[in-house]
Amino acid sequence: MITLKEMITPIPYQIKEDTTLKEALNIMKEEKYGLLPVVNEARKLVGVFTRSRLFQMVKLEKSLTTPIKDFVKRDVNSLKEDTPFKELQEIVRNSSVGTGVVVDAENRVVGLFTKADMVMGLLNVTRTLNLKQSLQTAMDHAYDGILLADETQTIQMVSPSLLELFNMDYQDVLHKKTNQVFPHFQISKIYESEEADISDFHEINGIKYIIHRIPVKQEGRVVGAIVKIMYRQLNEVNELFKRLQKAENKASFYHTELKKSENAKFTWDHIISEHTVMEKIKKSAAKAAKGRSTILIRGESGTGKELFAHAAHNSSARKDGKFVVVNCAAIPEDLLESEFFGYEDGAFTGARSRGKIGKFDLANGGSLFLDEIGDMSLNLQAKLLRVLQEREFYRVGGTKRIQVDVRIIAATNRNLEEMVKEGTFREDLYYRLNVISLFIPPLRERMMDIQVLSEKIMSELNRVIGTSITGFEPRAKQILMSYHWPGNVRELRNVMERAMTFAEHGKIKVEDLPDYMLGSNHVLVDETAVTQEESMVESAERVAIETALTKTKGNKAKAAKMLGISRSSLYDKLRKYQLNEK
Ligand SMILES: Nc1ncnc2c1ncn2[C@@H]1O[C@H](COP(=O)(O)OP(=O)(O)OP(=O)(O)O)[C@@H](O)[C@H]1O
Repeated sequence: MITLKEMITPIPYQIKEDTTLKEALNIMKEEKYGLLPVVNEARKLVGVFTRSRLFQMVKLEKSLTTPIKDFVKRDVNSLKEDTPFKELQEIVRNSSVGTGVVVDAENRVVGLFTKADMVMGLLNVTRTLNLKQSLQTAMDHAYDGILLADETQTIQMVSPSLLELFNMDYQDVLHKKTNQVFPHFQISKIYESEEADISDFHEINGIKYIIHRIPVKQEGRVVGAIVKIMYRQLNEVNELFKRLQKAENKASFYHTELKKSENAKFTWDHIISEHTVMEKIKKSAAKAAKGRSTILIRGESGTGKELFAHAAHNSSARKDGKFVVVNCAAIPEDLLESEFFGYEDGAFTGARSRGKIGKFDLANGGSLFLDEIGDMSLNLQAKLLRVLQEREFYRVGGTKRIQVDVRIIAATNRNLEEMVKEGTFREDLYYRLNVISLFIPPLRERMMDIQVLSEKIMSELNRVIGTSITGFEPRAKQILMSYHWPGNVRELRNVMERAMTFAEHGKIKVEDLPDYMLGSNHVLVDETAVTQEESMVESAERVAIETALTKTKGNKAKAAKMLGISRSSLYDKLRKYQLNEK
C-alpha cells in the first residue's frame, strides 16, 4: 500500500526565524508556495510562515530586511512521513488546511503535503492496482512460464506454470534476485545487451524448455525484464515428432529387437537405488560377476532380477560375448530342449529339418540367463545339470558332443528350498546354481527407493511420452509411498506411465492413480499431516518414515532397516520431522 512518503512535494528551501521578509517574499513569489516551513539550527520544525503572515508584514509596512521571526505561526500540526494511507485519508478529510508539513521521526522537515498530492497519489494507486491486477490475471492463466523482474533484476511476478515446472512456491521466488533463484536464466545478459534473445534447450525432470528473455525499456533504458519459459508446446511438438520417427523406425526397430536378446543392455548404473542393502547387493554382485561361478538371483517378480543379470554380464570378462536370455516359463515344455541345445539336420521332418542352433551354442563365450528357472521341468533340470557339470551337451537328434564355455546366470521368484523339499526341484541342481546367491528385497521394504525410482521414471517418461509432469500432489505421493507394491518396480513403472498419461502436465493427482491403489488399508498415514511447506523430498521422506514405523509397530531398528538407512540417521530424521513422540 502507498505511504505518505511517496506522495509528498519535496521542498528545497529551509527558512529560519532570521530569514528576512525580502527572502521569504522572493521564495514565495518564485515557487508559489502557500506556506514555508520554518526550522531551527538543528533543522527541526519550529513553525510555518504563511502567505497571510507575509501580507500582514507588508500591511504593517515592515522593512524588507525585517526577520520573519515574530510572524511565524507556531501552532502547526505536522504529519509524520510514515503515516499509513488510511490515517492520512481521515486527516485530509477532516482538516480544513490545504497543505501540511511532513516531518521525519526527529521532527526534521522532509516536504509538504497538499490535497492535490493526495488526489494524485490515489489516482496512481488505482492505476497501478488495476494494472497489477490485469497483469496478475494474465500471468495466472499463462500457458507458458512467465517471470517479471524489475530494474534491479528482482522478481516481481511469476506465473503458476513456471512455479509448477520448477516445483517451487511463490515465497521461494518473489522479491528475490533472479540470478539467485534461476541463475541459468542468465537474465543479466539482456540488461547489458538490451536485446531480447532465446536460449538453447534446457531440461528439468525430462521436460525440455527454452528461455525467452525480453528486456523492458523505458526512455531508452532497461527498467525490467520478462522471461518466458516455453515448455508445454515443445513437449507437444516433441510428441508429434516422435510419432513420425516411430513410424519411420519401425523396420529398424524389429531388427534391433532381434539383436537385443543377445546383448546385455544394462549396467550397474541402470539399477537405481539409495537403499543400503541394495548398494551392498550391487557391490557383491559386481564382485561375483568378475568370477566364473554361476549366479542365482532371487526376488519377487519385478524387483529387477533381469536388470542385475544384464549388469553382471556387462561387468564380467565375458562382456564381449553374447548375453542370451531364456525364459524357462515361457517356452512350451516340448520345445525347451531344442531351444537349449538346438537340433541336428534332419532331427525333425518338414520345413525345420535344416537344423537349429540352441541357446547354449549361442551363448558360447558369453552368458546364458535362465529366467524363471524354478519353472523348468524335472526332465530338463537333469539335462541342464549335466551341461553344468560336464560343460558339454548333445544336440537333439545328434550324437556329437558339443563343448561350450557358458556362464549361467539364473533367476527365480519361486521358493527353491520349498520346491526341493516337495521334490519339484532337483537338490543337486539347486546346489549347482546356488553358488553365489543374491536376494533382491521387494520394493515395499526399501521405501526410499520408491522416491528415487519414481523421480527417475518420471524424467524418463517425460522424455519418452512427451508429457511435462513436474511431481506429485502430497496426497498422491503419500499413496505411492504407502502402497505395498506387489508387482515391485515393474508395477511402479506401469502406475507412473498410466498416471502421467492421464495427467499430461502439472502434478500427478490422486485421481490419476489406479483405483486399486486407493484402498484405505494401504494408506497408513494421516493425510492432513503432509504440509505444503515441506519440499517434495521432505514430505516423501517423512511419509516413508511414518509408514515404516507403522508397519514395524514402532520398532526403530526394523524401520531403519526397511528404509535402508542407519539407525542414527533414522533418529536424526525423527528429530527433524518431530516424529519422536509417535
Ligand atoms: N533398481 C531399478 N532401477 C531401475 N529400474 C528398475 C529397477 N528394478 C527394476 N527396474 C525395472 O523394473 C522392470 C522389471 O524389472 P526386471 O524385469 O529386471 O524384474 P524381474 O525381477 O526380472 O521380474 P520377473 O521376475 O517378473 O522376471 C524393468 O522395466 C526394469 O528396468
